[in-house]
Amino acid sequence: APPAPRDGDWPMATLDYANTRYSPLTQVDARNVSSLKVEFTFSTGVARGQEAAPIIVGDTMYIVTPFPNVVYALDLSRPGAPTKWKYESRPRPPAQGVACCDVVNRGVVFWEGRIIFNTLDGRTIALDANDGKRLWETQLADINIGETITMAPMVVKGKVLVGNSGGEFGVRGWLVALDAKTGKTAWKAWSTGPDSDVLIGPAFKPYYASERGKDLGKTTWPPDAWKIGGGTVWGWISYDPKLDLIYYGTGNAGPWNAEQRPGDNKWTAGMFARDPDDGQARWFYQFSPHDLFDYDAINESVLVDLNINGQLRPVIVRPERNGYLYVMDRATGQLLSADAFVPVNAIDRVDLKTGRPHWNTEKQPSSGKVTRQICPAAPGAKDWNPSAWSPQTGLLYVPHNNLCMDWQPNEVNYIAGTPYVGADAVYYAGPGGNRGLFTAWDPVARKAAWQIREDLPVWSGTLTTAGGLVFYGTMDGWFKAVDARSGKLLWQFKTDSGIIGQPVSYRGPDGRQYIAVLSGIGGWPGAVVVNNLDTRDATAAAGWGSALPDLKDRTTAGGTLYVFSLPR
Ligand SMILES: O=C(O)c1cc(C(=O)O)c2c(n1)C(=O)C(=O)c1cc(C(=O)O)[nH]c1-2
Repeated sequence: APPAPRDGDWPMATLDYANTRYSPLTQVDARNVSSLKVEFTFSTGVARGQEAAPIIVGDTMYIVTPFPNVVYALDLSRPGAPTKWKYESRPRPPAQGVACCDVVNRGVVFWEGRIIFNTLDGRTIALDANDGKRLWETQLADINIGETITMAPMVVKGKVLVGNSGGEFGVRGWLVALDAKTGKTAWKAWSTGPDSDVLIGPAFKPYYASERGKDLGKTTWPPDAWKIGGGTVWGWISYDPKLDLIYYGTGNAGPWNAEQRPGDNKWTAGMFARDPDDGQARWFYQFSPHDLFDYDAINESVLVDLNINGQLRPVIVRPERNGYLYVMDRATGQLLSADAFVPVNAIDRVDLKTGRPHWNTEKQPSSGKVTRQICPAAPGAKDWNPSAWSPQTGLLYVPHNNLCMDWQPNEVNYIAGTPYVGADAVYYAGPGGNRGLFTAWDPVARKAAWQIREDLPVWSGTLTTAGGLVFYGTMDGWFKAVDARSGKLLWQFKTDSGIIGQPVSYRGPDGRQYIAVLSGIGGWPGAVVVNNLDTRDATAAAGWGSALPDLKDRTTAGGTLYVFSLPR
């Protein structure tokens, strides 16, 4: 059974299986949001990137810290929300050395009285939500070959879905389903390799011809390159109960130097639809075949039904790292539209007949040569930080980047457990000079309804509410509420550090609406702050030095939960 939370709970990072992040609560609205005040705060005790969504079920809020992945249960029924219990998962310290992009964790999930989460050193743990006692623990990833886990698990039909990280370490991606009651593995689907490993069988019917054929996870690679080819599964999962399909994306092909892996490099940088019971693939679509620029395809798939050319269709709306916003039929994987939502020159266009993107030959990288002004940059038009969908406005609210880059591939050798990257990159602001954007996208009209220019890349998640509001944060610590229809700024509050977390809303035990967000700079761009990198090196943090020379002056490390409400 689905978690069946109360209306007003927030039981998983995505809120719901459709990944809407749309709170039905209406107490806080456009007229009164300007009087929002801090109700309470809580220090996570860890001054690293805070990416987790606070999870709320009944009287309790659950949060997980970055490494060392401590889970806190806060009692919302008492003033100041004191700690009810805490669980120290004690991940092995060397895990920090093989995490590509800070030591982050994107959240726990609540399922039938359990709190389930992943640790940086590759374990999935289930706790009793009442007392924090451990129920089971399963070791999944191996830090010795560069695997970590940062994603928030999702539970579908009693199975915990967990994927690995490590695409920059020559890891081979996978998604695992664990029995939520016992922690035992039910199935494992690799992202590369022979069909039997990828769980491709007779039910696999991709829409486009280039995704059909035997063992493409092997034959679209040089011999053995698929074994170290990336395609990690560190982002978001969706589930459609009617079609009974899960959807998730695969990370970039490795190494970044694409000359070392001629071919489409399946099944990286694309998305799978699978049967949650046995993991068998139903379809796949590759957003960035033969990925040239670290265009992981792990972003959120938002499941909505839209009226397209007079027909109500079950679609996926998906703002992709490669700069295109895709609308796809989620039953078949057919593309309905694909439009650039930032200035893009790496890919000229997406052919809706073949499904193939046309890589711009002028931006074709080659070893030892610098190719300049490639848009979007490797962190993409949009990274992992999730959008929100409002059924009231029919708009997708997308927090994202406006970055271009210079890129030079270099030959790289694989040594297990060490970085396997093979390109030097330098990022900088795209056209207009602003590094960030917040876009309200209309997927039917296929254009932006409104857009906010932000100086810094927008690396926080998004919340939208039935009160007609949209919330997001900035890397210099502002937490903002804007009007869902116009984008007009209605309220903002300066937190103690940069915000890269996921805002949520819930109804407290007292019946009032609350808005919660974790503040604490970090993640990939924030590494320049939390690791105190010298930004005179343009390639610091794999290219962020040049893009964020000012970030250390504009924010400092932190780790604080903020909870807001209207005055009593
Ligand atoms: O390929 C991978 O396995 C992998 C993992 C992660 C991660 O686990 O955080 C990131 C990325 N790639 C990545 O490409 C990326 O841009 C990124 C940003 C962040 C972050 O937390 O800010 N993580 C990751």
